[in-house]
Amino acid sequence: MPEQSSLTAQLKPHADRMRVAHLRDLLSADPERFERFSRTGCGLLLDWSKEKLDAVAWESLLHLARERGVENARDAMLRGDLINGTEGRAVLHTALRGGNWAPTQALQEIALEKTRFLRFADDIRAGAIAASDGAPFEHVVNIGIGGSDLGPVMAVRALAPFCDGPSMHFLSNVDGAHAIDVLDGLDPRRTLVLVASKTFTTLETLTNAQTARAWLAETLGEGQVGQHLAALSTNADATAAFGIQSDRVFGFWDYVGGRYSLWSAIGLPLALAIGAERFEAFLAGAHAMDAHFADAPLADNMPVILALIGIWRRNALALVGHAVIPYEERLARFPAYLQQMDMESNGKSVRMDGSPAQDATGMMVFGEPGTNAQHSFFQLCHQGHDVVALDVLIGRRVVGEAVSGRAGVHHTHLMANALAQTRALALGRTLEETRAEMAHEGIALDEIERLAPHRTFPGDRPSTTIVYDQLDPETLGKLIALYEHKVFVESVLWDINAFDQWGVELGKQLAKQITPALADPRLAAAFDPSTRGLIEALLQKEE
Ligand SMILES: O=P(O)(O)OC[C@H]1O[C@](O)(CO)[C@@H](O)[C@@H]1O
Repeated sequence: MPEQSSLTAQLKPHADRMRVAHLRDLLSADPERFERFSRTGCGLLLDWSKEKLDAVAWESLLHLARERGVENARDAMLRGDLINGTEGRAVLHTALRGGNWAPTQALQEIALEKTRFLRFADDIRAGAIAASDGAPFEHVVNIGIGGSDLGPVMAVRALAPFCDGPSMHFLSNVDGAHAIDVLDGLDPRRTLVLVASKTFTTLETLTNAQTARAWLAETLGEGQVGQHLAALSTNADATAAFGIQSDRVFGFWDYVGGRYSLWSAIGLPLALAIGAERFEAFLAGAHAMDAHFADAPLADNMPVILALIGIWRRNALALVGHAVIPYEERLARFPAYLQQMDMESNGKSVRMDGSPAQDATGMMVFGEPGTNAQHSFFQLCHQGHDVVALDVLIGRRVVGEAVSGRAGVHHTHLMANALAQTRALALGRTLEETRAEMAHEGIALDEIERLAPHRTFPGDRPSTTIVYDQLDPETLGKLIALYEHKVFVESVLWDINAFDQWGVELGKQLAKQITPALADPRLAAAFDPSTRGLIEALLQKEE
């Protein structure tokens, strides 16, 4: 069978047509554009009317999704087929939040383990499981990295108004400064340490876990340490070897990828912070999005729509930058969380069969909350050489906003700024408009001529806006699941495996080879001249 042409080739006629169309004109030519390019579902509004495409281009994207088997791939994932081909694994993070698509055995083991870790969370919160001196725990330190850190960090911050359990602390970096900064000032007698690692082999986590263990033992004595430790892992042998009692080990399975594991025992820090009931609401939110993803027709299916926008940006417009801007301070770590989810999943260049990918894949995901981002990298977004596509997230309300009786004041500014930025990015301001505005301000003609080019905005820069009601556990679950499925659908269209991460292995291997050379510099002779030179520079004694 002849090979299908690439997405890029199939989209080219539409890309060519759109290249000469300015977003300003697309918006002014079609009063129905918002209705045409927005959908509500699952309590969210998705508006892509400021993406640089037209109805014909959109139809062709939907056609690609149908033609390339997005629905079959989705069903295969949900029912637990071994879609992670390079690791021979199923992908069942959706089963962690309910649903009856998955194999019964998986659903049963998930339910049992969830009961265990949620009971543990509530017992700690209630003081029924106490510290070695019998008093309640006041602090929890979660030690993990990547998928065993970013999700809990992000979610605990996002749901701050719902956090009424022990205070949460997160230790991830192997940099000893992180351990010092997190542990210093905490009382080991009041602190529970969670060691979170799917594999329980990760250098950073094991190094920090040993340090935290020693820190506990110094004050509590070796015999009491066990009561201050728990582990979240799929590797029961390694947690036992580390000395963690089996009733304090909360497991999950190889069908849960690290960056998709927040819904499993890896979510224990969140459950400790907000309690089992709210954690269930978080799972229910994600499940609602799963059900929408499973059932909604492609044209109304929000994760599919978001993925098609991603394909359009990457393969039709050849964009590389993808900024995620939550206008919600509590989502400050959401961009970093998505960064791993998206870039570790779709940062691949070979197809499922090992042949080179036909299309450019993956985008550089970054972001900060608005309005702060406006005062840092938005200059480049508005006037820089390269176009960055934006996802803007904003709630209708902020949970608990009432600072000194000024409820609503902050939020009105927040909403106005979010809308102003995407409007400015799309419409821009022409040279003529700039000149006219400067003249109106009474600026002298020669100054206008000198400064107008600097004050002109090209516009034509795409964005998608996601509106939710308020950032509660259910909404957070929906937002995360929305992006998880978006990333998956993109991977289906690119024919890459979103669920492995071989690209992180080489650096880990080389670090193991370099470590001995930092103790014995003679071993550096084996390395390239650059690495050798840097080893010598790092080992230099202070002048
Ligand atoms: O949970 P673990 O096994 O310690 O792994 C941590 C992280 O390391 C990675 O394997 C990449 O380095 C991620 O995929 C994972 O989330």
